[in-house]
Amino acid sequence: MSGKLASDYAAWKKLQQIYGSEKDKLVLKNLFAADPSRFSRFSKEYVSTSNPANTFLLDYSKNLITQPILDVLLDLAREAGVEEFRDKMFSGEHINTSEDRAVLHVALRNFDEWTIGEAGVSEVTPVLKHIQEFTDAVRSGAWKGYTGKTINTIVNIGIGGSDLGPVMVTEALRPYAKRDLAAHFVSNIDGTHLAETLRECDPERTLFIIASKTFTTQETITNAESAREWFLAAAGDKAHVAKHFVALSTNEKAVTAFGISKDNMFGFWDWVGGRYSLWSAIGLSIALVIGFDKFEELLKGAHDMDKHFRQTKLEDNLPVLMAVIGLWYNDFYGAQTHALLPYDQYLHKFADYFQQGDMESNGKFVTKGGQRVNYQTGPIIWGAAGTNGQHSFYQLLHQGTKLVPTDFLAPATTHNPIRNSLHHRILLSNFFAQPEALAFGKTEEQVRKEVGPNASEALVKSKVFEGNRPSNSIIFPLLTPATLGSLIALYEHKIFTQGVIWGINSFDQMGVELGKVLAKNILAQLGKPEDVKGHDSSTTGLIHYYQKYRKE
Ligand SMILES: O=P(O)(O)OC[C@H]1O[C@@H](O)[C@@H](O)[C@@H](O)[C@@H]1O
Repeated sequence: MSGKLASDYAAWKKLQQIYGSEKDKLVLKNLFAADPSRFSRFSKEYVSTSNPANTFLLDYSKNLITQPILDVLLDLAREAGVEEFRDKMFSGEHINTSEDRAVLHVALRNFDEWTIGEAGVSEVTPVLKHIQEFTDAVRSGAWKGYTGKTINTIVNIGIGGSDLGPVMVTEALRPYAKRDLAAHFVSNIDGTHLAETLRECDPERTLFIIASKTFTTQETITNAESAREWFLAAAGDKAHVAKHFVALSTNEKAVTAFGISKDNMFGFWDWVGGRYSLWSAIGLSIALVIGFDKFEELLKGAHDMDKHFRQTKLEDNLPVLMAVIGLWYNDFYGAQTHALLPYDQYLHKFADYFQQGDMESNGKFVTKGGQRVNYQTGPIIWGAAGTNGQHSFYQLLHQGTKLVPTDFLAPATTHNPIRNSLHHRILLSNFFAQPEALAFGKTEEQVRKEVGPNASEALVKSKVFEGNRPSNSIIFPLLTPATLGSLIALYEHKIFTQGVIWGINSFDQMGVELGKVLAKNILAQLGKPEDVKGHDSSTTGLIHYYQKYRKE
C-alpha cells in the first residue's frame, strides 16, 4: 500500500512479458502430463498450530502457472512491500490513510497476546467478557423479558458488515446452534423485511440486537425505531426496552440517545472495519446462537491463520499464494470475476459475505497516493453453493467465452450423514469432478468417438469442452468453528495482499457515499411533483411516475 502503481514494479513488467510469450504454452493438460509431481508441488496442507484438527488442503495445481511464473508473482508481492505492510497492520500503524485509522481486526482474536496496535486494544477482553456473560444469561434463561419469560428469538438489525458476517457464520455453524433460539437478521430498509420477520416474533420473548458501527446508518436506525414501536405497542412502558434491546456500536452517544442504556451496549472501535467486524461485538448474535465457547473457537481459528500469514515466508503463505494467483488472472488474463463455490450447504452465504469483504475493500480505481490505476483492481465476487450452480450457471463456466477463476471448497465429512453419507459422497463426487472437467475438458476427438460418424459437425462442436479453466480446491475434514475462522481469515489476508500490490486503500469505502447523499436529497422531494428539482430528465421522470401511482 505504498500507493505506487503496481504496473511500475519491475516484476509486473516481467509478468507482462511472460504472459505474452508463455500464455499459449500454459495448458493444464500438458503441464500435468509433463510433471508427475505437479500436485505435490502446488498444494499445501494447513495445520493450525493450536488445534491440529483444524486443517485443510489447498490445491492450487489446476492454475495456469509454472514455478518460474509463481516466483515472479511472489517477487511482485515482495516488491510491493506486502511483508512490510502486513507488519504495519499488525503493529497498529494507520494503514487506512484516508480515514487515518489503524486496521486491527486481528487484535480482536489475539490469543497469543502479541503486542498489537494501540491503547484501545486492551478493551477487547472486557467486551468479550461482557459478550460471554450476556450470552450465558440469555441462553440459560436467566435473562428474562418484561413479563418474566425467557428469550426464544433474537433479531439482529444491521446492514453491510453489521449483517453479512453474523448471517454467514450463523448459517455456516448451524450444527452448533441452540435450536430453541430462533435467529433472524433484518437488514433491508424495505419494510417487508422487518414486517415478515416480526410476524414470527413474540414481543415478550424477542431480543433485538441493533448492530451498527456508526449508529447513523439510515436503514438500521429506521428498522430499529420501527422494531421499538412494534415492541412498545405490546409492552407499553418504555422501561421494558432495556430487557429487549441491546446495541453493538462504536457510538455511545447515539446509542444512549436511541434509548438503549450503556449497560446494554457492546462497544468496539474505529480500528475495526465494518466488513471485518464479525470478530468484534458485531458477533454477538453468533455467540448467542452457538454459545460463547464456540464463538471463541471461531476467533482462535482466525488467530491461527493470522499467525500463519504473519510468520510464514511468502512461498508457503497460503493467503499470499491465493492473492498472487488471483492477480495473475485479474491483471494479465483480464478475468473480470472470481467465483466462490462451496460444496457445503452450510456455506451458502459464503460468496455473499465475501462480495462485501472483497468488493468493498478492493473495488477502487485510485491508489493511496491519489493516482488513477491503469490496471484492473478487485474482481467481481460471486458464487453459490454446489451443486445448485451446476444446474444453472456452470454452463458458462465450462463453455462460455469468459475466463472465470474459481475456488471450490468442501468438507470431507458432513454434519448430516443421512443414508450412510450417500448424499455427501454424491456431493463430493461433484466437487472433485467439476474442477477436473474445467481443467481438462473434452476434445473434439473424444466427442466424435462418442457421437459416432453420423453426427453433424455442429453437434460435435457444441459438445467440445476446451478445458484449461483454472481453479483452486480447498478441502477440510469438517466445517467446525475453528476451520471456518481460519478460512475467513485466509480470504481476509488474500484481499489484504492484493490491495497492497494494487496500491489501494482496502479499508475505506468512499464509493458507498454518493448514493446515500442523493437518496437523502430525493427523500425530501418525494412529496409533490413540483418539489422534484435539480435532477436529469430520467430521474425526474421516474420520480413523477412513482408519484402518479403510489398509494400510502
Ligand atoms: O455498521 P454501520 O455503521 O451501520 O455500517 C454498515 C455498512 O454501511 C455501509 O454503507 C458500508 O459503509 C459498510 O462498510 C458498512 O458495513
